[in-house]
Amino acid sequence: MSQSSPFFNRWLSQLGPDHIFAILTDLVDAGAVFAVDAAGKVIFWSKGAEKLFELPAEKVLGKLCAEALNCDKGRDPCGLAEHGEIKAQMVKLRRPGGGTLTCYRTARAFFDADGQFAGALEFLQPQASTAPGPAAMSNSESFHGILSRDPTMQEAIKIIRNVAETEATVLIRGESGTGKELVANALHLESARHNKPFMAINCAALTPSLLESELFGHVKGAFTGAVRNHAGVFQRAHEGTLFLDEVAELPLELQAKLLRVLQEQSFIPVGADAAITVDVRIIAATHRSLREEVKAGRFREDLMYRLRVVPVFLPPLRERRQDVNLLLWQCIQEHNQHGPRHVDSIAPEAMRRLLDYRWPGNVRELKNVVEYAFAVGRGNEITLDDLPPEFRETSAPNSFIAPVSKSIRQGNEADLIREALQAANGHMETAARSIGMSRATFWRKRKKYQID
Ligand SMILES: Nc1ncnc2c1ncn2[C@@H]1O[C@H](COP(=O)(O)OP(=O)(O)OP(=O)(O)O)[C@@H](O)[C@H]1O
Repeated sequence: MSQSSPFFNRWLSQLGPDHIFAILTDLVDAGAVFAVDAAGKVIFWSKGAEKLFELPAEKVLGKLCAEALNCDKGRDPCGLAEHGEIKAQMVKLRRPGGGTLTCYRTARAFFDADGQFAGALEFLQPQASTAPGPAAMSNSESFHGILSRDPTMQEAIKIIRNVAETEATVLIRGESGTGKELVANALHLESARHNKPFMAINCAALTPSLLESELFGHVKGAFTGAVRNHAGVFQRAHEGTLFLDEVAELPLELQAKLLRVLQEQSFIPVGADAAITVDVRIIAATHRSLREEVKAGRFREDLMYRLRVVPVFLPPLRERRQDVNLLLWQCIQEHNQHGPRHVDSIAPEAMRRLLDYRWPGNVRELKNVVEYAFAVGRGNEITLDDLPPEFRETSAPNSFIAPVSKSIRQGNEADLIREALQAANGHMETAARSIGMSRATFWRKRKKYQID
């Protein structure tokens, strides 16, 4: 919600909202701002729009938006009335003087008291300015390589910055590929231990005996094959940071040993008879809820409290769609810099699929998809054909967030919203996403059908 002082309304009425609106849109010089009425006819056309489209207002005002803008594939209906909100959608527009213009489209629809489409405000930004160079992104939006515009991620980054200076144990929770290791590394780099070792170990990747030996080390002759002394990650991370990934998978007997290190800063390597003292900061991560693991008897409660002194949550990529665009362009720029192919646009249909995808493998999967597109495709545009098969199949209900069907009748739609809310335990954002609606549309429809 925007903030304003109590004088804002008085100021607005003195100067006139139309005057303020025109000034405001002129300030967004690099992009086009325009408004359409309930019939889709253009009723406002900013100076930026005149410049960008090389079209004076008198040639556009009163015309249907799709006709005035010469949208590709005749985007009709453009989906705005249905979704209520469109964020950073890539569109190609044909300029009247020739040539195409790739823009990012951000739009918000308005609805009357009966829920009928009452017009919309749109902002079109030329592609070049939305796909900033790596330097621009690293300054403003990257924190030790973590890129995000999402408020929950920003909150996580804020916590990391604040706790980095302390010795507090941090527990990062997030699905696979959401950047848990990246965040752990950022914490280490921000801490006073930054010039000491950062060691990482995945507790789910090894058998219990190998894991014990990797964590705590072993002495020569401790078991068959132990031909020499081996220092574990705890010893190698001395004075630095140890990242324990998938800590919920740690076998119970090793949980006891870990607890001892956390309490006493010492442990006994496998087969040894003397304890080694270390100074290690622990950062742990899990994709599971440790509370649930404790309830199920698989995880020690005392260890959970030791580990989750500062909990940090990383949301999955499907819940931070604005990051998809940001991360895609970051990856594309990396490939542009290091390979022979140069990509400067993503075809609208490909972009739509990328934004609609559920990303079960999160950022790791997104990086792989860009790598695939660079390897398979040709030319300077990523098209639908350059994406892996799961993006090209239309019948992949589990991979895509279902778009709202136009044929949903009023009664069914109310049921759909009710069920989605129930399944999401009343969480609006999750419920809206699960049926492919924006939060605004979901809220409006919920009000319309009077669903509590
Ligand atoms: N916000 C982000 N910005 C840039 N790159 C990211 C971001 N999040 C993740 N990545 C990249 O995605 C890949 C996976 O990240 P990472 O290994 O940190 O995830 P993870 O949650 O630890 O996964 P897992 O639990 O499977 O080990 C890495 O290449 C990482 O650099």
